[in-house]
Amino acid sequence: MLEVTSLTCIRDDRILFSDLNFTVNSGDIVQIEGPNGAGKTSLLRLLAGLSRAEEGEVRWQGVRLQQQREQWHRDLLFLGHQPGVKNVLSPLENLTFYHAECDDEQCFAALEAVDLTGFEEMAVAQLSAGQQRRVALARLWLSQAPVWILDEPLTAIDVNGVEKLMMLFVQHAQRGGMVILTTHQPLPDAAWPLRRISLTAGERI
Ligand SMILES: Nc1ncnc2c1ncn2[C@@H]1O[C@H](COP(=O)(O)OP(=O)(O)OP(=O)(O)O)[C@@H](O)[C@H]1O
Repeated sequence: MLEVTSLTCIRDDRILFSDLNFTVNSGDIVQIEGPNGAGKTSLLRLLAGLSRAEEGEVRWQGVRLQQQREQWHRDLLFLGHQPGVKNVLSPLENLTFYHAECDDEQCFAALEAVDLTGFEEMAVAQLSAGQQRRVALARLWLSQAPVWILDEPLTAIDVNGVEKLMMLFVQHAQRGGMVILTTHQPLPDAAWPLRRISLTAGERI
């Protein structure tokens, strides 16, 4: 269980959110929603342990993130706003870099799942924006981490790609994983309840 207690985030003299409380359980798919600048990315970064809150805390399995960094990094897959892949490497080399535990066959299968068959060995820099995003998303097919925190994973992804991803999120939830994501796109109906957490525009202090 991921537990958020009394979380307050202030950026640039603005309270983005304060006294935020929620829990994310095994099997949950949670969408963080809100207008541009509401603090969605800031919240995801706090949940991932990449930044510190002004007040409040985030606990994973009852323990504060700061007290179990190694375990948390094993249990978390965080995909940020940018594709986060290495441009000079190929899709295959990127997956091998991030998932040394996986063999070539598994990496090829993950690239096939995101429709990158035929592009496996081309430099990422030469791929389209959506294809670059797909290289990052292929990591979801290889990851054993129970917690996926995904900042706008659907950006630049076409309709078929979005449906495939939703199916993968549902499978992950069915296996007991959890998915926390942001997106400005309306999500297609998935055969799984989607929870929404709304952030509103913050106030200036
Ligand atoms: N490190 C920082 N220093 C100063 N201001 C910051 C920092 N990080 C975020 N902000 C500000 O906090 C606000 C919220 O940013 P954030 O990226 O969390 O919003 P968002 O809801 O993800 O927006 P979008 O929908 O546009 O992606 C913005 O006004 C941003 O300028």
